[in-house]
Amino acid sequence: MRTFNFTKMHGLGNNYIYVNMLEERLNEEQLPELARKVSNPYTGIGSDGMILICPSEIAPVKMRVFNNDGSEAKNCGNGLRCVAKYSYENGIVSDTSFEIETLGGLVTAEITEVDGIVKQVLVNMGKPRLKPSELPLLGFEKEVVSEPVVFGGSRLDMTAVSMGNPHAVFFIENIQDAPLTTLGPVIEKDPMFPEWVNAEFVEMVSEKEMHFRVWERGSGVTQACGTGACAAAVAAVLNGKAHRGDDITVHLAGGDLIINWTEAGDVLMTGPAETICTGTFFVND
Ligand SMILES: N[C@@H](CCC[C@H](N)C(=O)O)C(=O)O
Repeated sequence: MRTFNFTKMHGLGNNYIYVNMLEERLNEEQLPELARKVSNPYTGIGSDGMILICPSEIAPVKMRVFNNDGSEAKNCGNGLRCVAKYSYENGIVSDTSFEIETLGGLVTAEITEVDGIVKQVLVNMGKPRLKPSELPLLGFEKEVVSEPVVFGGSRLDMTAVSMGNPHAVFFIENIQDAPLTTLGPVIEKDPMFPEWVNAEFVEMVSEKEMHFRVWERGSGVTQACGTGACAAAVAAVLNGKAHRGDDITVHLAGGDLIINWTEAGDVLMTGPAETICTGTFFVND
């Protein structure tokens, strides 16, 4: 029987099975199925998906992300903080600041450690991409900021942001009313998003604070989404609800992230990363 070693980690409750591809060999064609298998809470380990920590030719390490439905995503904010923690604590990197390659581009991570244990990670996520073609999003030519769109019979004002992966952000009055499980899956697979989309609902508390809930593409409701929190902060600035250069506290179901869309144009994300357990997975074919 085939086996491989894994580490389960989470960023604010957004949990993935991490596999060190510098030590393990997994068959490329079987990755989507493996992601579904490990994620299954009854017959697998249980997770929001699977993340591979891979060798890179352009950075010390590369991250590949699979959602729990087996689809591959180009970026994952909570995953990046966990990959940074794993890489530092397992000697893949020795500097406290280093680059990570993603399918959505290169990012820089800066870790804060205490006695060799990484507590916080600041990731420079790069510049948000706002052209509809960059999500991709059909039917719009220019950037989409508070455009009225009908989903499942409900009219919502949508702001579209790519952080390497696609996000549709909606501002609502009360986060308790976020139509996560009703409209989330409808928005996710609307034909205007040929590669589907992550849907985020946001209640502004002040210009520097927001509540946030997410329906993730390929995984459904999760406790947190780092790229989604970045997209929400960018959307708040684009809608005149927050300011460039300010730290914005994003309250997610699993805890807080600090996001700053700097004057220079990059989006900075700061938050924790935690290890849950390690183990050996038995692949039952
Ligand atoms: N949880 C992630 C995002 C994971 C990928 C996403 N579901 C997608 O398909 O784009 C995060 O923390 O950013």
